[in-house]
Amino acid sequence: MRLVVVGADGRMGRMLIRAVAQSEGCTLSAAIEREGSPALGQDAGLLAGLQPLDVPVTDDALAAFAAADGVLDFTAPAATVAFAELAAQARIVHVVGTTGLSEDDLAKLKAASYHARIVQSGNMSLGINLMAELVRRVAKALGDEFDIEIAEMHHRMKVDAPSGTALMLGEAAAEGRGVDLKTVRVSTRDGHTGARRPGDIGFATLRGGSVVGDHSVIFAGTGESLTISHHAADRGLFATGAVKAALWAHPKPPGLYTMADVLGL
Ligand SMILES: NC(=O)C1=CN([C@@H]2O[C@H](COP(=O)(O)OP(=O)(O)OC[C@H]3O[C@@H](n4cnc5c(N)ncnc54)[C@H](OP(=O)(O)O)[C@@H]3O)[C@@H](O)[C@H]2O)C=CC1
Ligand SMILES: O=C(O)C1=N[C@H](C(=O)O)C[C@H](O)C1
Repeated sequence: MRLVVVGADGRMGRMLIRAVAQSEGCTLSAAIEREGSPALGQDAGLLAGLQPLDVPVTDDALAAFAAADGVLDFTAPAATVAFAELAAQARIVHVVGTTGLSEDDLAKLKAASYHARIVQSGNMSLGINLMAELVRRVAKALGDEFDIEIAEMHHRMKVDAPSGTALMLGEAAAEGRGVDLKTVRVSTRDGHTGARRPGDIGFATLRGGSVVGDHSVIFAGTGESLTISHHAADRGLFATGAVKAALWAHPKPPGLYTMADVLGL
C-alpha cells in the first residue's frame, strides 16, 4: 500500500514516516508539508532520523494523493478538512488522527467519506480504545450516583483542549448513561461555581513538559471511587495504530470508520 504522510515535519509526522518505513505491506510514496515549510526538499527518511528513503518532502498534495492508496494525517483541523476533500477525489484511504475538529469539520469528513475510506479517531492506541469500551460499560452499570470526571495531561506544545481522547472517553461515558455529552459537558470551572450539577461530566486539562498523553476517568461515588487510567509512554504507538488502520481500510468500501472498527472492539 502506497502511503502519503502529511504534516511530515510534525511530532507525529516524523513518527508516521518511521512507522511506514518499518511496517510490512506499505511504502512511503510521498511526504507533504505546507508551502514555505523549511522541511520542503529534505529527504523524509533523514527528517525522521532514518536512512534516506529517496522521498523528498513536497507541498504538492494533489499529485501525491493521485499516486497513492492512502494518507496518514495528524495535522490541524483546517488542513485535515482540505486533505479529506482531496482524498475523496482520489478515492483513497484517509486516516485522520487530528484532534480539535469542530462539528462542522466532522460533517465535512462525513461528506468526504462517501468517496474516501476514512478512519478517524482521537486516539489510535489499543489501550485507549479498550478503555473507552470499559468506560461505556462502567458508566452504564453505575448510574448517576457516581460523578464522572475526566482528567488528561499532555506536553506543553498541545494546542487543543480537552484532548481528542478525553472527548472520546466523555462520549463513551455519555453513551453508557444514555445522554448527549453536549448537555452534560463541563470543561471549565473557575470562581464560585456552585455545587456540582448531578449528571454532569467534567473535564480537567493539564499541560506541561513532554508528557505524551495521560488520561483518567474517575467515577466518584459516596464513600468510594473507581478510576480507569491510561499512560502513553511513546507517541510511536499512535503511528503504528495509524498504519494498521490504513492497511485495514484499504480493501473496505468508502465510509467513515473508527479505530474500534479497526481493532474489532
Ligand atoms: N489520534 C491520535 O492518536 C493522536 C492525535 N494527535 C493529534 O495530531 C495532531 C498533530 O499533532 P503533533 O504532531 O503533535 O503536532 P505538530 O504541530 O508537531 O505537527 C503538525 C504538523 O502538521 C503540519 N501542517 C499543518 N497544516 C498543514 C497543511 N495545511 N499542510 C501540510 N502540513 C500542515 C504542521 O506544519 P506547521 O508547523 O508549519 O504548522 C506540522 O508540521 C494534533 O491534532 C494532535 O492532537 C497526536 C497524537 C496522537
Ligand atoms: O496532541 C497530542 O500529543 C495527542 N493528541 C491526542 C489527543 O488529543 O487526545 C492523542 C494523544 O493523547 C496525544
